[in-house]
Amino acid sequence: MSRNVGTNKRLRPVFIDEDLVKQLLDWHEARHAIEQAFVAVSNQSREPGARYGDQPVSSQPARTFVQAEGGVLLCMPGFVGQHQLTSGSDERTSTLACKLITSFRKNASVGLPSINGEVFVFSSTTGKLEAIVEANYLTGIRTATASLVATDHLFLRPARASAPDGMVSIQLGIVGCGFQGMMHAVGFVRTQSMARVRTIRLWNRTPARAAQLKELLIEERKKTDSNYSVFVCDTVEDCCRDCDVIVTATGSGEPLVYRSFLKQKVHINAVGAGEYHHAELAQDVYDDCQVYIDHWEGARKELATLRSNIVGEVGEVILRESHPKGASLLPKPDGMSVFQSLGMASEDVTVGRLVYEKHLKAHDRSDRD
Ligand SMILES: NC(=O)C1=CN([C@@H]2O[C@H](COP(=O)(O)OP(=O)(O)OC[C@H]3O[C@@H](n4cnc5c(N)ncnc54)[C@H](OP(=O)(O)O)[C@@H]3O)[C@@H](O)[C@H]2O)C=CC1
Ligand SMILES: O=C([O-])C1=[NH+]CCC1
Repeated sequence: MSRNVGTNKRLRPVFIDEDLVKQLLDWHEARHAIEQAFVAVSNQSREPGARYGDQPVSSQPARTFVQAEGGVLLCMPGFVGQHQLTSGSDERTSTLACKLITSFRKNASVGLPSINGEVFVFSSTTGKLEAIVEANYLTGIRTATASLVATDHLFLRPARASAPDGMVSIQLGIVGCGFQGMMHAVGFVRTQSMARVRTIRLWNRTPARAAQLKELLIEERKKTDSNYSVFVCDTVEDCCRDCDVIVTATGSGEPLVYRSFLKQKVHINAVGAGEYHHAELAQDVYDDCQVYIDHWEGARKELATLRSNIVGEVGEVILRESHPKGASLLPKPDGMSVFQSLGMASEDVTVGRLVYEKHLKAHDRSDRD
């Protein structure tokens, strides 16, 4: 018997650090990866006979939480089968990965982000660990991109379809200007082919952070050749006023956004979480809106106490757009829609794989078995 039987003779996994992730990931490619994740999860949720053979599938249990003294560790394993790495490519790949991520809310006081983690990417044929990808920026871009994709499919596409020139412009409200609030604001201004951003209104509990984000968005305005205005608001009500699209990205355990602050037709991406994932929006918002989720498996556990009309998964909306059998799941034309973003492993799986493949390409080598 070979001396190597049962031993690991493979090269070490590649480590892709935060700086490299920033160089490798771009908003447009991330969007395709996130759409693949949404679609994979919803294709899998269908009855086996109703699944689309030309679309990816997934396996993704609800994540687990381990409570520590200062915060929480989340374990997020997932598999996405037969996903496309880039839009329009015939090439398919399958990815097995697991994100381990911690959320320690008081980290700012020691100069660290509150969310820290890694995505572990495994070979889906041998199960060997191929890459460890730092997942702070990755989590920022994938979460913001999930909101961009939800906003586009639920709100902007229908708006573009009914606009005489097919163009839409929006007033954007950002409630919470921490890392996620910043990534969402930057994401919207970097992807203005979906909708031109006319105005950005910012609110943060600590106003200095909103002022910092304003400065950054003014720099982005030059880089993206845009002409939006940016306002720092004293109250959440002022921030939400007249907004078409709102992002809530705070750790608040109390409602911040009430129905009376909002236009009749508005789309909200509710991203943050206090004790519950649906803490940021008041019950009168949930009484009057249609809620969309990223995945039922997680929602059954993490949104168990949410009292609202959950219409379905964003991935199912996307699947029905391209395979128009059955009723549309789109929001009512004059109603309010909420994307209740929990975050799911399949997003980290497809985005983690994208980063790893781009790293291999950039280094012109294959680290596979
Ligand atoms: N859905 C998803 O996929 C993901 C969700 N998240 C969630 O998004 C939220 C933001 O994360 P992130 O930006 O990384 O964290 P940061 O620590 O960078 O920012 C936290 C933000 O929340 C604000 N905040 C905290 N507590 C309150 C409160 N009681 N009332 C009002 N504002 C408050 C902070 O304000 P201040 O500056 O005053 O402290 C700050 O703006 C968290 O809840 C996190 O769990 C994160 C990753 C993925
Ligand atoms: O999906 C995710 O990565 C997270 N959701 C809440 C904290 C981190």
